Amino acid sequence: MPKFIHVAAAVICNENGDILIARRPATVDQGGLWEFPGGKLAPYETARQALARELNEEIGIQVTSASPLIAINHQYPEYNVLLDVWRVHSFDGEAYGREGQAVRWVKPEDLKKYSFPEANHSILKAISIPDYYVITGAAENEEEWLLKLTRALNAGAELVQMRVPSLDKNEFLSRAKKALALTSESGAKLILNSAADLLGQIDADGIHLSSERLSHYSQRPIPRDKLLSCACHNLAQLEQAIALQADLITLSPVQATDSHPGVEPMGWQRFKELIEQVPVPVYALGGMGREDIRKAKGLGGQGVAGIGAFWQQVSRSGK
Ligand SMILES: Nc1nc2c([nH]c(=O)n2[C@@H]2O[C@H](COP(=O)(O)OP(=O)(O)OP(=O)(O)O)[C@@H](O)[C@H]2O)c(=O)[nH]1
Ligand SMILES: [Mg+2]
Repeated sequence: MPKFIHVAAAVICNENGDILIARRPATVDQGGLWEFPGGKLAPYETARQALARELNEEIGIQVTSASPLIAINHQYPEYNVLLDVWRVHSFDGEAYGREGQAVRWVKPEDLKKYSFPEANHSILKAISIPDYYVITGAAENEEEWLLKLTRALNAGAELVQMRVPSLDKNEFLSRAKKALALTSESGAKLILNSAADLLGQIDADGIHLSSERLSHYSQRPIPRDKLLSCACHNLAQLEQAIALQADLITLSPVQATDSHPGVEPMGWQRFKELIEQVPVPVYALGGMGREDIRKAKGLGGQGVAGIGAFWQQVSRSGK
């Protein structure tokens, strides 16, 4: 049996939104690579306790507020690691390399310039996406749909799933091009709810596979630098999404929702149990509002997804 280690690590943000990374000494395992500060749990310690101790020992700060970000199981040749990654929202003290290691505050978009251990791939993906995932909803026609999208972007949407099941492939592609112009201009990411091969015709940020489509693929259908979003409703689909190397997942229905009347919601407790071992950011979907973001994150989710508040009814005159 390979050795197993349980590690708590921290994504620490300062008031500018920069993130702290540290360089592992050349002489240790994974030496020379950058990492998120943290370390192994001592016996009888919870991950949260280990986080507080390690951050004090390694970078001299005292954590005052943190919530789980993602848990990653990863197999290295010599050992298996469970990385319990937390987001640290506030702390006391000034961070410095207390063990002599280099530390650096980095803009989230610059993290890709640094080399991290292999297991960190999912952490970097989780940091690059927001806590609210907007799914486009109903509109009378294309003009109104684009107006609603513009409003959602103006209201701060950063990740948008284009879902318009009524359009055929050509209509969808033509509208997606207009949507991409709008999302690119506002710095948001556009994910297309369509078959994966559409990315060959438009340079959107990723593809969302419905749970039905998800079952038809046996390997990841899009390149690694694009976002693969998957819809899941149960454990088997979560496993399938992980096998396809999904970058984000929507898990639904967490609460009762008007769009799927009569479908039994799983509830928050089941949501938590299902995502505990999922090494991919998971958004709660189904009856969600912005007020649920905190709850979802507190349970280890990435945030919430929905049509909801971002896709308000607007009249054609724009009022
Ligand atoms: N802290 C941290 N560990 C990581 C990251 N990514 C990653 O794969 N790991 C793995 O988790 C292990 C954590 O070990 P560590 O060296 O930080 O443990 P530690 O602070 O308790 O050090 P010690 O063994 O000297 O007491 C590393 O060997 C590495 O394999 C990361 O971003 N941060
Ligand atoms: Mg450490």
